Formats: sequence, C-alpha cells, structure tokens
Amino acid sequence: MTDRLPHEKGFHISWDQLHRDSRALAWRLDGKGPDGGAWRAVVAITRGGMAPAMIIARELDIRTVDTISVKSYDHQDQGSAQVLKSPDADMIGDGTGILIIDDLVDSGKTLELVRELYPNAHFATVYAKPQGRPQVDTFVTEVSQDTWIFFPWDMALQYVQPYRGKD
Ligand SMILES: O=P(O)(O)OC[C@H]1O[C@H](OP(=O)(O)OP(=O)(O)O)[C@H](O)[C@@H]1O
Ligand code: HPA
Ligand SMILES: [Mg+2]
Repeated sequence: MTDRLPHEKGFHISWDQLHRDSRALAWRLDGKGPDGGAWRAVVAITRGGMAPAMIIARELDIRTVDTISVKSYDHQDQGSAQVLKSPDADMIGDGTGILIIDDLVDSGKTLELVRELYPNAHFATVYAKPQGRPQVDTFVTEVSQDTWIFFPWDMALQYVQPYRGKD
C-alpha cells in the first residue's frame, strides 16, 4: 500500500512520541477557553483524533468527551465527504468552548467540513501540513506537504536486515 503513496518522505511516530506531542498540545490549550477559562468538552474526529483527544481530556481534566465521524471517500473531492455520526447537539451547540481534536490536518478538507458545522469551536491537531494550516487554530509540529505521517496504530515492530547485510 505505502509504496503507492505519492509522498517522498515518511515520518514514523511511536506511541511514546504521540503521547508527548499530545501532552504538548494539551499544555498549549490549557486555560485558552472562552474568557480565559476552561473548555466545556472535547470532541474527537474519528478515528485518528481519538487517541490524542483522550490524552488531552486527561491532561485538562475534561470529562465530557464526544466524537464526530467524517468519511471522506476521496480527499480530492470534498463533495463526497460525509458526516456519519454527529456529536450530541445540545452539548456542542455552535461549538463555543468546545475543543475539536484530530491527529493531523493535511489538505484541510476534514476540518473545513467540521468548521462549517461548528464555527465557534477551537480546532486543534497534533501535526499539520502547510496546506491545512489555515483550518487549524492550534497544533504542535508541522511537516512538509510531501511527508506521509505513519501513526503508531498503523505500524508494528518488525525485523530489519543490518545495513551491511543487504543484497
Ligand atoms: O486534512 P485532510 O486532507 O482532510 O486529512 C486529514 C484527515 O485524514 C485522516 O483521517 P481519515 O479520513 O483517513 O480517517 P481515519 O481518521 O479514520 O483514519 C486524518 O486522521 C485526518 O482526519
Ligand atoms: O500523512 C498522513 N498520514 C496518515 N493519514 C493521513 N491522512 C491524510 N494525510 C495523512
Ligand atoms: Mg481522521
């Protein structure tokens, strides 16, 4: 699968690194809610936003956690993006005081769709690529557009040949 990706570089992230970077994001968000206060709730964009959202909710002592499920059949075609499951409408309102978390913003299409629904929410991702940056309010690490980020849930430890043993 990965040899067909049109990306020049790979950025491989371990669970430990994801934990550190998600904590760094939590610390950036701390006390930045409306009126300099606390956030009302965390909403994770499934599925990739769920692990960072859990870590952030723990760090910021937020007990109300919900999800929004967005299915983008083709990242080139925004028309095909679809919300499969919405957060509780009474809880989220127009998004004021709500943190919406994803693992990364790439083209920005996913956040663009969710932002239209909840324009007053605060959008945060752990990683960001330049094209998607205008869609995200707070992030931790930027990578170049031609980098593919490999998340720990998509990887497994495996044996590699010693460098001098190849061929
Ligand atoms: O900025 P964009 O170009 O929209 O891309 C970013 C989105 O793509 C990935 O999710 P994906 O839709 O692959 O689903 P998943 O989280 O369930 O893996 C990633 O987790 C972001 O949500
Ligand atoms: O760089 C990426 N890595 C994993 N999933 C993604 N979805 C869009 N871009 C990426
Ligand atoms: Mg996702």
